[in-house]
Amino acid sequence: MATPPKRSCHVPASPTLSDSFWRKEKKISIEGNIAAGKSTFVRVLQGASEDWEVIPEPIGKWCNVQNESDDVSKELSSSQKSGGNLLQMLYDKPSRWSYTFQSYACLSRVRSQLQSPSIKLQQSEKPVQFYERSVYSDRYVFASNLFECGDLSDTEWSVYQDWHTWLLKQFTPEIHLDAIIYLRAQPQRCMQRLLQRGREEEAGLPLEYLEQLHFKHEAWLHHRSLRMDFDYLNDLPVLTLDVDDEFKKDRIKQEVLIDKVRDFLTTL
Ligand SMILES: Nc1ncnc2c1ncn2[C@@H]1O[C@H](COP(=O)(O)OP(=O)(O)OP(=O)(O)O)[C@@H](O)[C@H]1O
Ligand SMILES: Nc1nc(=O)c2ncn([C@H]3C[C@H](O)[C@@H](CO)O3)c2[nH]1
Repeated sequence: MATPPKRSCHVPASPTLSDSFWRKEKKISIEGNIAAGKSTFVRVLQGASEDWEVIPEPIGKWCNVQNESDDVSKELSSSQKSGGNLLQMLYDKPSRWSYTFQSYACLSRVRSQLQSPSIKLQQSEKPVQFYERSVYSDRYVFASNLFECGDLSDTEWSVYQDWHTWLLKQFTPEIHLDAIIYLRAQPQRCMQRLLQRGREEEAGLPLEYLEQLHFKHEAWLHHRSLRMDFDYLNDLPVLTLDVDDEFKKDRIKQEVLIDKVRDFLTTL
């Protein structure tokens, strides 16, 4: 008996947007270690062009998980609705919360990677959406590191990888990136910035954790030696920007970085 054709489960991000918009729009992920300066850098990008839109990392959702969708929750007060601070729970007890955190982080990233562009971007000639991290760093940097540290069990890591591959394949090509910008900073520099920023949840993070994440970013984006389940990622263009230097208050250094991004975009 002939095998019936596979039914496509994918849902277009926005059926009302024209094909030509999706063809010309570029999706770029900004990757880098904790406190390397991604949010700072995307703020600079946001102000640099009308054609550029930034999708921030949904950290607010992780620090204040909400029970919004079930019927019972309508009757609850806002404190009862709170599902807690998952980032804090992860850092306090990684062996208990890593799987939950990675599942939720990935779900919220899929949602933001599928987000429709603003009206302004839809009218742009050269639209670009920049994402703060991606569903790929979720797996190949963070989850993979937690598995190597023993905070995800063999079973949790297998289950995570199985649904991650399956889920992302349902959203091909909408979720595909066109390129990555890697903000490269030494772990010691990231630690210095992390301490200076003073986010409460991160207070006890050791330098060793930042070193492990640095090693993962380097293998993925510098040496390009990671084996990945998504073939297209192996050939994805990567722009590496050294961000060890102070650029936050230096307009000239910011312009240099923006020019590098503009040049990179012309090659895509
Ligand atoms: N180039 C820079 N020079 C000096 N300070 C910087 C620079 N980049 C970022 N900072 C400072 O370092 C701290 C961390 O930066 P930021 O929040 O942008 O990091 P991030 O990469 O977005 O962090 P996370 O991984 O947690 O999302 C902030 O206090 C920021 O002001
Ligand atoms: N475990 C883990 N998996 C992720 O996918 C992930 N993405 C971000 N983070 C942590 C880093 C910062 O503390 C904080 C803000 O970036 O959240 C993550 N942690």
